[in-house]
Amino acid sequence: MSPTRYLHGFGNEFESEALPGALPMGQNSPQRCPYGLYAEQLSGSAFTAPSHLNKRSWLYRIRPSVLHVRNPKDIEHSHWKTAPCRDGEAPLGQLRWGASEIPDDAGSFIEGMRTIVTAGDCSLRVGLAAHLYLAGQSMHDEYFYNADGELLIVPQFGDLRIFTEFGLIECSPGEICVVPRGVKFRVELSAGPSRGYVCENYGAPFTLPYRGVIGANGLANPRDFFSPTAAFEDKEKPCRLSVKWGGRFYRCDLDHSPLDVVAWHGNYAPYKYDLRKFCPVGAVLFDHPDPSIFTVLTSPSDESGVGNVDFAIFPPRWQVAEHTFRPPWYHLNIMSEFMGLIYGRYDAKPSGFEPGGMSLHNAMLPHGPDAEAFEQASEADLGPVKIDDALAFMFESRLPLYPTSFAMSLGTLHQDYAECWSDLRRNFTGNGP
Ligand SMILES: O=C(O)Cc1cc(O)ccc1O
Ligand SMILES: [Fe+2]
Repeated sequence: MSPTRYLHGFGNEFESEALPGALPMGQNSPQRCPYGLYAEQLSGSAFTAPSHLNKRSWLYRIRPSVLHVRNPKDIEHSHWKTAPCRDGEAPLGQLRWGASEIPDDAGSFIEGMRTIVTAGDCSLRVGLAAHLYLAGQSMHDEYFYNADGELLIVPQFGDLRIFTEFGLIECSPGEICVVPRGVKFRVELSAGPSRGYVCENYGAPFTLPYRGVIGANGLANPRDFFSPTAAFEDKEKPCRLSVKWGGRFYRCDLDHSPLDVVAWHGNYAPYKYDLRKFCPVGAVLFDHPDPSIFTVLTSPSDESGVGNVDFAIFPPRWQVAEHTFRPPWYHLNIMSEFMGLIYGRYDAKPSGFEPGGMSLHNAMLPHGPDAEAFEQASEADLGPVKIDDALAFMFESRLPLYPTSFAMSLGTLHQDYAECWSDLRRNFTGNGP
């Protein structure tokens, strides 16, 4: 099998054709398209959006999408929730979950979606949902698209082959994939049962953060983002397309595959990124910097500089700060923090936070290193130390994140999470007044 080919760059004006000459030259909408294809525009922004925010692609396909989205019938998805959703009675406090097992009877990537938190309002195009996926079956003649938001997929266990209208993306733990709103796809599990996290972003599409004084290079570099090359299925057999729209699910029965795009061009396309290519900057003399220095992607909100959701990672890096408590400080944050661990150990929680697990530190709820991490870091020898082979991430939002009833009923919920701080002793050495 030849290696999957990709187009390199972030948000470029790409073009790709699976058959020679399939892409019309010099215009988008010729009277007759090559090979008898239909031309279709997929708009990810308003036609009138300023040019740096304008996103659309032209798809040249065997049938137009009006023949895919036909006679939609209501279907249920009992575990994929949409904001606003307040079905979970969460007590006030920090929450943490261990890793969930993938059940033996787990369904597809779509069926296996389990919403953990929601924020904002999908109809207002504000907020997000964070999901866990527990998948056991490949999607062969089943397809899906989401009108409610884009999907940032963060595999934690198992490899995914994501067949999209734009072509194939292969995505393994350590990598991420973003499927834009409205893009049809199916997911095969190439290494068996799979688990991971998904951020469903209802707001502005993810983009690279401004680097400010860091300059023109570093963090996630644009050339390390890969979009697929055109590939199509010419499949005339019963298929099923499910659609998520306005928090509800619909099913369309088709007699062909909707992944029938033979050529495409434009700047609105799925992409993948290997998080191990992230080029971190950090404290080179003293103190612990704000974690925003590790932002990979941001979905901006209307509030200047404040993310609807930021996707940040805690990548392998050298720690060299002098006379410094090196793990995260104790803090309360107006932003809300949902975290996951892809592999390794997280320095603020060396034991309790396990790969595949999750934590939720909501707006203005205090958190920070557990007692074990505090003791270690207060005594540690401050030579250069490498945090190696560890990869945690955070979905951080300006909005409060509401856990679902499913999340609150998970057997993996740590009932005693807050106990991780109870051994923080009074160390005060001063005298009373
Ligand atoms: O709470 C956390 O573990 C995430 C986090 C990490 C960090 O280095 C600084 C602030 C922060 O919220
Ligand atoms: Fe935090």
